[in-house]
Amino acid sequence: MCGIVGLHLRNPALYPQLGTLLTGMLCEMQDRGADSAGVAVYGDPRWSPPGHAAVSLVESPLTPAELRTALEELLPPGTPVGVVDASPTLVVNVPVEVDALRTAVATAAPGALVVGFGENIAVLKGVGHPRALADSFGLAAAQGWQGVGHTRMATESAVTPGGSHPYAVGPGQCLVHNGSFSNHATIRRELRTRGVVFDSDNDTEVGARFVADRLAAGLDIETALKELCATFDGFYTLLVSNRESFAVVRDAIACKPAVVAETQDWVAVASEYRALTGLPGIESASLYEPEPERIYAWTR
Ligand SMILES: NC(=O)CC[C@H](N)C(=O)O
Repeated sequence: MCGIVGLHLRNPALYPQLGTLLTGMLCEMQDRGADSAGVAVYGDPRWSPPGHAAVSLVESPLTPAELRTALEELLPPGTPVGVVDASPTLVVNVPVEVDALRTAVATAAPGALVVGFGENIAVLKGVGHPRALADSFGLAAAQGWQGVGHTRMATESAVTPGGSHPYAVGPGQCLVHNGSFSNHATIRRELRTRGVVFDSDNDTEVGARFVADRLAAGLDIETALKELCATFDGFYTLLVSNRESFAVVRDAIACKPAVVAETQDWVAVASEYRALTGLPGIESASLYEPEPERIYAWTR
């Protein structure tokens, strides 16, 4: 199984409720994947304040206080360093360029796994029950304009922090997946020959690295996902986002469930309708199942 949820808010009056709404959606999908869970939240002022780079990491060898001190020593004197404990993830935010912060984090905390980076994005993930993780992240208090979540029942790689979703391998990007790619080993080898580096054995990471590679080459999200459909075999419903866009696609057979709901105030995607029932105005939403291999994308 695995559960996917996503909420793209059109009405700024709802931004303060993003975390509450996303928590309800994620926890409703907990029986589809009780191994691990994760979210990407766009626009939360605690985790990723405006004008700051944010880097999310798991398996940090340093405590939050130690990490802050190590980063203060590496960055120019006086640079304000924020380290938020959203256990088991730490989110570092600093008003510098994203690449400068990634380099500093890699130096300060070698061995930590970076699970997301960019502006206005925090990626929180880990092993455990989705409800317990949502509580531990402090997800219900999150604000912002967009959130994506995943509950995992592992199929293709071990249950580890690095095997959990979302995969956020390009700046501000996030990808979650229900299904399994059958040719991921072949595509992984091809990407490796072009210098792409992987953090896990997971099939979904290959999809995320493929999309990040295509976006870095200048493709838009719709074209990148069309190329993914032409390249990957297997079963998938994918939800892919960045700061500006939010997109869903299913494979040609479309055996993995997905439902989209739209109102003037929001667009939501979930593996099952029951994850959407707590959304305000759901009773008058336009509801549909995404067609096979058709890309549905929404932009801010
Ligand atoms: N059950 C699923 O949909 C699993 C998704 C993906 N293949 C993984 O193992 O992470």
